[in-house]
Amino acid sequence: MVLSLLLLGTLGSLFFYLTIVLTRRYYRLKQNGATQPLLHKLHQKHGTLVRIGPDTVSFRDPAYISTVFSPRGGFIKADSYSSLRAFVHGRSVGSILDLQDEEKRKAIKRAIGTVFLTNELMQLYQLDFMLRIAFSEDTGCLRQGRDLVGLSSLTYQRIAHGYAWQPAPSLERFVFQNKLWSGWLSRSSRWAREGMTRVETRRRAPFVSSPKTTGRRKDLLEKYIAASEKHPDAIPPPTLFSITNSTISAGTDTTAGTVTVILSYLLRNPLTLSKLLRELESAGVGFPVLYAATENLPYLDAVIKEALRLHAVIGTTLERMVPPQGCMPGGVKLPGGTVIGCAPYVIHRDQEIYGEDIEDFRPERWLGCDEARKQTMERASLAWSQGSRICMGKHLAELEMKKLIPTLLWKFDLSDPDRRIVFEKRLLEGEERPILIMATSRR
Ligand code: HEM
Repeated sequence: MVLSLLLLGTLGSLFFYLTIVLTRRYYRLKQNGATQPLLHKLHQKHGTLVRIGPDTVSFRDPAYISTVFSPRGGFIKADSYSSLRAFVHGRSVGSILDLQDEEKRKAIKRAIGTVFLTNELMQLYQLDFMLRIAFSEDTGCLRQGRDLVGLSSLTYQRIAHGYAWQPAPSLERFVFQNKLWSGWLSRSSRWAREGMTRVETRRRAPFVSSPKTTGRRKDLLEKYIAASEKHPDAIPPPTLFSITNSTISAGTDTTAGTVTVILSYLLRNPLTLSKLLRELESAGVGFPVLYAATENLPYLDAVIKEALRLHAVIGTTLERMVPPQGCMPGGVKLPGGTVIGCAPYVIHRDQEIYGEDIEDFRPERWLGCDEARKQTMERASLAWSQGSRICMGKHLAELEMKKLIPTLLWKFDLSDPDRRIVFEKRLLEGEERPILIMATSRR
């Protein structure tokens, strides 16, 4: 009896899931692979509020961003984030990104302390790659030209899984995070197993700082383990396994993708490229590039902001749950429990905020405008999200980009007529994304 019920439940779930996936595929295909442009069109047609699910609303009102994303507004992360969770020993475990419980998230943040602060990472930065920063591993992926540790594909699978199931979080939990079968099998997701292996290996062979480093320099894994030992309530072992790998997931494709996007825009906009090169030259930026020299360069800042406006890394809607007392975006009463979200793709293309030429890559829009307009644009930007759930790695990512971009421009000639960009349609974002840029080495 129990078995037949289980079987029936599983078949029902599969059927339901297939329906959702096929419907999403249909709309993606209809929109030439893109869900976000479709949402953008819906907003253009119906205004600032569009109902996109039985209890889900997408908004495009910049004035409402501070309400929904405010640390004190009570809008917790929506259930849809739960499809990003890891499964450890048969238990569903949140990382940081998907945690709904604000107190737990704050406790983790307090426990890992200054791990993501630029100052802490300045010395570590020269190690260059996330794997080195996180695990002190010199895997040589770049030299070999492939992902030798498989983390990149694992990250892609995790995000693809999260996006695909975002509209049906309860179903996802029922199928993939169900204690009935997964708990009984004491299963752990591949994602969590990777984290466990890293933690266990490190415990067997504790971290030894290299002869070149000072004694206090530690990698992220070392800091996570120490934080977990010191604050076992905030970071119990399953959470430790989960956040270990999610650091790589949050920090790799995001920054790498943004740098590639920036380079491709520079290639296609020679005027922007020459302005940037002039700025770098007059700031005396040489090689190796020092962060101190590039930290406050207005044009470089504007180039990064403009690239993130057009290609925000998060290709989906940032969803939050309306608190019990309800809310009134644009005068419409939404009851507590409704999912309300704003998509970076949509808000970043609002002509009233960013001007009529929203599809053009024009870093100048961030410069030379009056302060009030600049603030409106900044407040509408969701590239790093806002409020208490703002990207924890923002400073690290900015630091990386502000060293890497000038370095690449110093090493390679992007104005070469033989330059090439290869684009690939990324299903996750539903957008074309540059994946390969070829330029001539000049040094
Ligand atoms: C260009 C690079 C990056 C961009 C554009 C970016 C963007 C974002 C955005 C939009 C969010 C919020 C997502 C949401 O609420 O759904 C986020 C969260 C997060 N990011 Fe980043 N990110 C970048 C790089 C990094 C790096 C390098 C790290 C760490 C090594 C990192 C760690 C995190 C973490 C831990 C969160 C979750 C914060 C929380 O929920 O409290 N990110 N990021």
